[in-house]
Amino acid sequence: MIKIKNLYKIFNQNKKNEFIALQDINLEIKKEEIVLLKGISGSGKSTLLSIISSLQKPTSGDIIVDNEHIAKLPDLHASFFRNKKIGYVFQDFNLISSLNVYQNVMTPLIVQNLNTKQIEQKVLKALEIANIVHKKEELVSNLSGGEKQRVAIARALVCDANILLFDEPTANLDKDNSLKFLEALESFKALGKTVVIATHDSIFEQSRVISKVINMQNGKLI
Ligand SMILES: Nc1ncnc2c1ncn2[C@@H]1O[C@H](COP(=O)(O)OP(=O)(O)OP(=O)(O)O)[C@@H](O)[C@H]1O
Repeated sequence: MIKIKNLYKIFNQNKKNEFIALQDINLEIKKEEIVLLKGISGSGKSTLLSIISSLQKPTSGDIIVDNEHIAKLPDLHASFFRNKKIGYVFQDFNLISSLNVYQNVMTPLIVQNLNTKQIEQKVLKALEIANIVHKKEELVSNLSGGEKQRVAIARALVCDANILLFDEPTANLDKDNSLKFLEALESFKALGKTVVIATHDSIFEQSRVISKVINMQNGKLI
């Protein structure tokens, strides 16, 4: 469960260029819900996702993920929390193009104390779920946009995180690959994942698995 209470994010606070990106956000996302976070560009969706993932800290307010208060976690604890709980798929996928698919997917496992066999089992399982196992030895730079997204999904799944966050997952995809992403959502549902998708793509209206739509405007929920 993700609980957000009176959350604010103010950039450049008390400076001339102060900007309130998130304002008094109160929100609850239950376990296994698949939630759309909608709003035009600049409404604060990415900022909210990055705070949920503990990549950024809020200016004030509380955020509780599975009973853990993460707003003020020191950086090292925040990265352990992220590794264990959160799978984050960035809009531009953030893959390392000089590495192959397998190597990219195994990167989150490096900090875990696992042997080669355990790593292989986890990577292959994630590649299979994301439907990209057939490209495991290919360099990421040779993949199509849809394939890169599937690698990013596999990397998000490899630590078995229960919460998956997607930032504009269809922004770099054509129609066919966007529809394939809707199918992938059904498999996340079957796996019991909690999913938050920041988007302004109307294609998600076709999905049967969305349990809630949250609308944002100018940093506020509407
Ligand atoms: N580090 C920062 N410093 C100052 N302002 C920032 C910073 N990061 C984000 N902002 C501002 O906060 C607002 C919200 O940005 P955010 O990226 O969360 O929007 P978004 O809804 O995800 O937009 P998009 O759909 O274009 O990704 C924007 O006006 C942005 O310029």
